[in-house]
Formats: sequence, C-alpha cells, structure tokens
Amino acid sequence: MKIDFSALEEDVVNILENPEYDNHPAREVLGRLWEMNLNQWNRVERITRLSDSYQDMMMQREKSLSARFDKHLRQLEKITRISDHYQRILKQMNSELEQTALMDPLTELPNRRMMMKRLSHEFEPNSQHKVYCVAMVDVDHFKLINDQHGHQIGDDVLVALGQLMSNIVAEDVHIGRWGGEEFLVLLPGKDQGESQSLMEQMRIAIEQLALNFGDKQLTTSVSIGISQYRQGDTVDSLLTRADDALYVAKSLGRNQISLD
Ligand SMILES: Nc1nc2c(ncn2[C@@H]2O[C@H](COP(=O)(O)OP(=O)(O)OP(=O)(O)O)[C@@H](O)[C@H]2O)c(=O)[nH]1
Repeated sequence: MKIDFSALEEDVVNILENPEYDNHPAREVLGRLWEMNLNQWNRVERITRLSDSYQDMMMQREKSLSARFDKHLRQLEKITRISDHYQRILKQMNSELEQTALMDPLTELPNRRMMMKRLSHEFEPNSQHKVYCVAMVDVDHFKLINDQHGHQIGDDVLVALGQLMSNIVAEDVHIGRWGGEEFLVLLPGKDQGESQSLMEQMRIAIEQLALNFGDKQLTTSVSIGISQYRQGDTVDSLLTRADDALYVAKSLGRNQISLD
C-alpha cells in the first residue's frame, strides 16, 4: 500500500497543535517521534546537499581536467606539426647539401668526390662490369686562355667543354670535373678500343668547336690518356696509368689520345 506522507504529516501536526490533546498520554510520545522525524529529515537534507556539492565539485574537476587535457593535446599536435615541418625542411636541406657536396658548382658536373665514389663502386666484388676504362681529359694550354682572355672566359670555356662532352656520351658513360682544367670520363663495360673511338669522337668535336664570346672567337683542344682495368688494379693504379698516358699525349704534341 502506498503511504501518503504529506497527509500523514498534516494529521500529526494537527494533533500536536490541537489543545484538546494537550494532556493526552500519547501526545508527548507523538511529539518526540515528530521531533525525531524532523531531525532525520534535516540529516537527510544535509547529506543530500553534501552529496550534491561533492558531485558538482567532481564534475567541475572533471571538466577542468578534460579542458587541460584537450589543451595539452592541441599543444602536442602543434609541436608534432612543427617538428614534422622542420624534419621535412631538414631532409630537403640535407639532400641539397649532399647534392652540392658531390657536384662541381661551375660546370654542374659530378665533382672529383662523386667520381671517386662511382669508380670505387666499380671495384666492389659485386660489380657487373668485366671491362672498364677511364679517360683523363686535359684542356691544352688552358693557362693561355686565362692569360689572353681573362678568367671569366676561362670559366665559360670549361662549362662549354663540359656540356659538349656530356652531349656526346650515352647515359652509361660518366663525365666529371676532376679539378682545374681536367675532366675524368668513366667508361664502364667498354674496352680500350671502344673507349678510344668514343674519346676520339670527343676530341674531334672539341677541336672543331668555335667558342664565341662577344666579338671574340676561340678554339681549343684536349689531350686524353686512357687506361683499361687490369687484374689486380686498384682505383689509384688505374687512375695513375690514365695520368701517365695523358702525360705521354701532352709530350707528343697535345690534341691527341694516348693509351696505357
Ligand atoms: N678560369 C679558370 N681557370 C682555372 C680553373 N682551375 C684552374 N685554372 C687554371 O688552369 C691553368 C692550368 O694551367 P697549366 O696546369 O699550366 O696547364 P695548361 O696551361 O693547360 O698547360 P698544358 O696542360 O700543359 O697544356 C692555371 O692557370 C689555373 O689557374 C678554373 O676553375 N677556372
């Protein structure tokens, strides 16, 4: 059965306030029960208030914790984005730096370091080429070009020769600037005969090249020393023999090829 507490309370209050029951023996007991009931309700209310404010406090705490967590998450995302961005820039700068370190800035050909790397690679045990030649190309009387026409024109001649040589060779032949007025040509898979005919083609093209600088026109030539890989060769010994052959070509009158 459902108890109607409001009606019950109203009944009790009516009895307690009615002077008719003032001397009734049950009135005092009812009065004390009523007092106890009120105290109980006060306690329940206090506990409820406490519990409500505790819940509020916990919710506030949760809210502020979650706001702080979100803020930290956003900061972390921002830092990650910045770090990713810097890593990309750093990677790009590294690869540009690597490129620069391996390229000759004047002719934009591979530099000596890069050519040494490529040549050393051919000396590794897993290299596929059974035959291999290198050619050392040196511009004849280059000092005279500098002396007569100036250093800038000397530079332009080196650039033009580098371009001409690169245009003549196929992709598997590598041309690099060895230093000063010297170029190195790596001829993988080519024997001395094949290398000689390719380098002869190059020598003739250079000899026939008319270089125009304003009203000045000049021609030049190159001397070339070729060496072919021999059993037991090292990078150094192969290059030294190409250098020796170049020296012979120079001493025989320049603008020619010598083999070793
Ligand atoms: N313009 C210019 N000149 C350079 C560069 N590198 C080296 N040289 C010059 O190249 C010249 C080389 O002179 P030499 O070694 O006497 O050679 P050469 O005059 O070609 O004589 P042979 O090789 O014997 O025919 C020097 O005058 C160097 O200053 C460069 O990057 N630019």
